[in-house]
Amino acid sequence: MSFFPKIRLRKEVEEYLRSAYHNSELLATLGEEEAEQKFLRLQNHLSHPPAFTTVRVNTRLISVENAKQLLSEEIHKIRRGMLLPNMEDITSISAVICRRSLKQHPVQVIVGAQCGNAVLRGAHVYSAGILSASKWMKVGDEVSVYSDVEARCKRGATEFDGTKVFVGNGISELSRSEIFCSNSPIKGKGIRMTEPVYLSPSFDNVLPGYIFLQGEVIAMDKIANKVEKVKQKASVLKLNSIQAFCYNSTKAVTPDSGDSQGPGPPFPPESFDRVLLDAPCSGMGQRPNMSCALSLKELTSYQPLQRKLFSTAVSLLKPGGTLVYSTCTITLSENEQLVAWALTTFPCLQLHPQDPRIGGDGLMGAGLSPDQLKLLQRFDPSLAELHDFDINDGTLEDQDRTLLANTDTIGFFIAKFVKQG
Ligand SMILES: C[S@@+](CC[C@H](N)C(=O)[O-])C[C@H]1O[C@@H](n2cnc3c(N)ncnc32)[C@H](O)[C@@H]1O
Repeated sequence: MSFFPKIRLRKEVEEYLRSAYHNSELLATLGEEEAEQKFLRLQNHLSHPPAFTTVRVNTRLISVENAKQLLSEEIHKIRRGMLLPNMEDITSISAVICRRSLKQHPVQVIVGAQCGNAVLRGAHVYSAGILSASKWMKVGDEVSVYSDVEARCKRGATEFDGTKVFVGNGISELSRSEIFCSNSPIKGKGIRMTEPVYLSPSFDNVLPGYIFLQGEVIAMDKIANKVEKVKQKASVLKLNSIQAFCYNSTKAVTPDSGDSQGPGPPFPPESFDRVLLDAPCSGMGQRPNMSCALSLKELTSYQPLQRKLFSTAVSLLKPGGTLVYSTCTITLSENEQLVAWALTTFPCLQLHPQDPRIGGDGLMGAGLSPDQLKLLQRFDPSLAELHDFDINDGTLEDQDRTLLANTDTIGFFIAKFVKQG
């Protein structure tokens, strides 16, 4: 069931994605109608948030069971929530699903689409995200918040008649004039969300040190800010073994196999046992995403960079080492086609099975064999039903909750290679 309009894409991007979902291999297996249905479902699912939020537990400091207990107490403080059974070091927290019957207030706030998406994942509204507020809005007002999915609303407008999607109710912490008529840019929370349409708990500052949202080791990133964050996080988590460097990873291999200059990059070839390439990508699997402004040129710009980074990763890997390539996108070109290219370009690489295997097979269309497709994990958000019931109302058995958590995810992709000795 679809509550929000399907993701809004530029025509050229929609056609590009559609053609990937109508590739000859898929059409031969599914037929025209089913292929189109699959593509439509995907567009619908992308504009909705996934059912669960998964966090990694720092098992050096706390067991998953204990973290779950503490988390459950924290969530109880915030709002009613439910936890899923554990895996080795992660646990998942469900979003309480779509409360479409919420009463809407006369005082309206319009926020940018990014901000609206964040609200659906548990965020409050920060003043920078507010585009428009009713004329009479004052501190303490109950307000209804809408997402400007078509990016049409003018900053400071008092009314907005364009397409807007209701994302929930909250209390204003700033008046309209404080937001739009201050001399200096105003920062901080603008609306405290009390009734978001999707109840996704936010984990900002919840159990710091014990749990964290995805990403365990990052060796290099070219953005200094990200590297700083990794260092801070590693220090909070007391993980002394993580070293983060601000570096262009396409240049991370020393030109000859001599010693490297110091502890940081560039590194000699074949000096890593394992490499995780969590590649920069078009991010088309992120959910919820009601409107995507990427042009086709931007969407297709990632493949060359991904190939460069992949080539570097292969050079850095020791024979017998493991290379994991991942993206958070749903395009064929950044996923299965990258894998097909890698297997042809680097005969030393073999695809390997992944454990745990939760996602579905790779998408047909890149010339990979059915056996190869089975070694990939594609998390395809359109595989789950969109649900209009409260996940915590007791009707779902544990196994159904687990199935939902494993399928109603953001769209992402994982391939695991081993370099032959
Ligand atoms: C999908 S994100 C990785 C996210 C990371 N795993 C985390 O949890 O924060 C891809 C990252 O690649 C970085 N990046 C893009 N081009 C790069 C390059 N040439 N060298 C190093 N990092 C690069 C981007 O700055 C971005 O942070």
